[in-house]
Amino acid sequence: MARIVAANDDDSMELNTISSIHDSTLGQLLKNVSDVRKMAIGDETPVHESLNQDYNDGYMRTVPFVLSFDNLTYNVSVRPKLDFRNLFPRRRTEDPEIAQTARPKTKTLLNNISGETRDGEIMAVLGASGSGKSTLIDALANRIAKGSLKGTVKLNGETLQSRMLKVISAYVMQDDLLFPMLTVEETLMFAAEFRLPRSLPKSKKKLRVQALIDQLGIRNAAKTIIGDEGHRGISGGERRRVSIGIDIIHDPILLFLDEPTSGLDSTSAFMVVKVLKRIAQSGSIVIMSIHQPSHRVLGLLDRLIFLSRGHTVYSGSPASLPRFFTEFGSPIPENENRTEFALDLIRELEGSAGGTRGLIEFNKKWQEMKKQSNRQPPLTPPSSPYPNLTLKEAIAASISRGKLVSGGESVAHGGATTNTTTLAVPAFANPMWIEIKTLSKRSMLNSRRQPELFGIRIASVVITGFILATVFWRLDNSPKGVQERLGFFAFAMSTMFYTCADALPVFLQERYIFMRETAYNAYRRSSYVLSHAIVSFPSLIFLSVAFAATTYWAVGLDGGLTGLLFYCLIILASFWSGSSFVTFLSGVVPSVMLGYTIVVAILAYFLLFSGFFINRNRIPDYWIWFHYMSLVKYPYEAVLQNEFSDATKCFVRGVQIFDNTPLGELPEVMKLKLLGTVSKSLGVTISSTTCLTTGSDILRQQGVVQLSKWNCLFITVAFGFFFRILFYFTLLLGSKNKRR
Ligand SMILES: Nc1ncnc2c1ncn2[C@@H]1O[C@H](COP(=O)(O)OP(=O)(O)OP(=O)(O)O)[C@@H](O)[C@H]1O
Repeated sequence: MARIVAANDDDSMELNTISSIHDSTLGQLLKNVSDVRKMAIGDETPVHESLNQDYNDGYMRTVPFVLSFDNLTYNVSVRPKLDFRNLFPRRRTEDPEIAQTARPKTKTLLNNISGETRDGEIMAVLGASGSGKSTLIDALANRIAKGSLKGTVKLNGETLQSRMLKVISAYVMQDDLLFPMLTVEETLMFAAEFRLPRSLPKSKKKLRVQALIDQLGIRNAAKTIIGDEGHRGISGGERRRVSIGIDIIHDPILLFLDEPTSGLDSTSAFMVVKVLKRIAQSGSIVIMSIHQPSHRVLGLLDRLIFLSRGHTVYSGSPASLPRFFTEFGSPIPENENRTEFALDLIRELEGSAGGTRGLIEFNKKWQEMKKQSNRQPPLTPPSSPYPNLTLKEAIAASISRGKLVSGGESVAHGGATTNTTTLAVPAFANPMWIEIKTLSKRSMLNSRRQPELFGIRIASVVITGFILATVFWRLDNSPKGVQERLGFFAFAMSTMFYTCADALPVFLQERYIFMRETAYNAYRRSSYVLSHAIVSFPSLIFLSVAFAATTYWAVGLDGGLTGLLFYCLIILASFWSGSSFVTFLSGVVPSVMLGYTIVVAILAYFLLFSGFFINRNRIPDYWIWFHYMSLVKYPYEAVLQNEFSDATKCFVRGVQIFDNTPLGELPEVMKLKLLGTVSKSLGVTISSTTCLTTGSDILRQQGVVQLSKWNCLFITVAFGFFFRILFYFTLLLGSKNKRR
């Protein structure tokens, strides 16, 4: 029976017994937790020394991790304000004031920040708004592009490779990005399916989720949906804990959190930090930013870094704060919240003439003094049960003891002996097909819970079909009927594309969930693209059949059953390419409104150049490329061929009066006049005429001669695939998730 050591005696979040998974890596993880010593709050012992003590006491049974960072400096160049005077180069060089404004300025967001922390601890970054808290967390979590950040971040003295960091760490964003229609339990279960390896049986994944629900203290909300503005769901504090749960399901070694308590009441904030404390105690390093911790929250923190405009103004334990400020000359009054006092003082200094320079300098001296008084022992002490472990080996040993569940599979193959293990932590916990399956399942479940969305979509297609059916009711084969048929096809085919615009918000709403999940390798981007296509396809079939059924017979289209089948296929292909095109756009545009504007404009151009309004040979040469790019062109030509491919069918009848002038080429009014005149002058009634315009003549007149209908269908389908591939590349390039 395993029980996680509670941070406090009054801990109400009793942890479930998980004896059934005791034999697994997970069971070991939780077993190890009970062995981890709770560090005394306010212990000023440096990281290296506390490690020594752990080993010497024989107390530390988990593999130790030390994260250290040195001289982190991050500059950004701030673009100068737009000043029309800068446009004149001569003035710019002559006038020093203008020259000053024209030059790009460099802003230092982090200035030589150093520190270290170890597993079992929570390190909190504090400071006023804009002091650089999030930036420091980003720097530590490798969310700043390589060339831009100076300084080093090391784990156990070794620089972390980006690929490795992705596997062993998690980053919890400030916003709770969750699927609103899934319950807490389902949300965590999907996270388990993404992050835990296939080799772990489903029953054990379920146990992990249940243990996590208890660990997070959200048992009462387990069956409740997450909710959003339109649907009542769990509370803000519970959401926060679910967000954290998603990212710790695989039990990362490093956990970064950007203001996990922001927007929460003090009780919820305390609960969240208590959860984090437990995670740390299970052998993780927790680093988070926080605005103003309450007294109780402060009691759970081990190390603090106070920032002021990118500089460190205090680095140490909460317990040392009073001594630090007393020695600085601003003692903290009794009964005053230590961090509140410190933050107020920093703010006051920031507003004063000298700024925080004095405090920054004092902190440097203080750090020096601390270093001198605690001579640093080597990182891995000789008495360590894991002597000379490389970082990879330390991680492997940690995994074999239950941490980092997603890596367990490979390490199990490699053997758990820490000296010989060669770590091959896979970048992703699961093969691609599992990811696609899980993503599709989640997406379908979410859609099933919102049937109104599909209902609205099918209703809009059926209503459009119905309106078209009544307007173009039973068209005949007269020349007028031919004209109307052309109009119907052009309108119907472009409508297909317009109704696809509703695919736009799908990805835009999910984008940040996708970015959060892929940033730390929950699944591959390609899996997301494939599952997106797979999930959307069945609904496209429904829509195609509904539209074809409402219009085919009502309009009186030709071709019998095979004609109907092809009509259905080309509508489906149009929906496919249209939704792919819109999906691609959703990966490029930043907002739904802008997306709709672009979709409407581009589809209008597609229609303009489709060949309906203007024949291909009348389109200017410099626009002809747009004709071939037009998504409407191919389905339009395909349905025309489907309709007018019968060369024996006659659409215009008449008599040929003159040898060289077929009546069919004359305007309709002229034809009727001529026929009337001829029949009058002959004194006979013309009862039988020859066929002057067949279906193939119409196709020729419309310029539909280059491609067969099957080729048009093929190109339409291919366009769909092309845009899905483009969508993949936009995801690849657009979701790097790193600051420059
Ligand atoms: N790309 C950038 N260009 C210029 N300034 C930037 C850029 N990114 C961030 N900053 C500035 O850097 C400072 C630190 O930002 P950061 O988000 O780290 O602050 P913070 O302490 O987390 O603030 P908050 O508590 O409000 O979230 C802010 O003044 C911000 O405006």
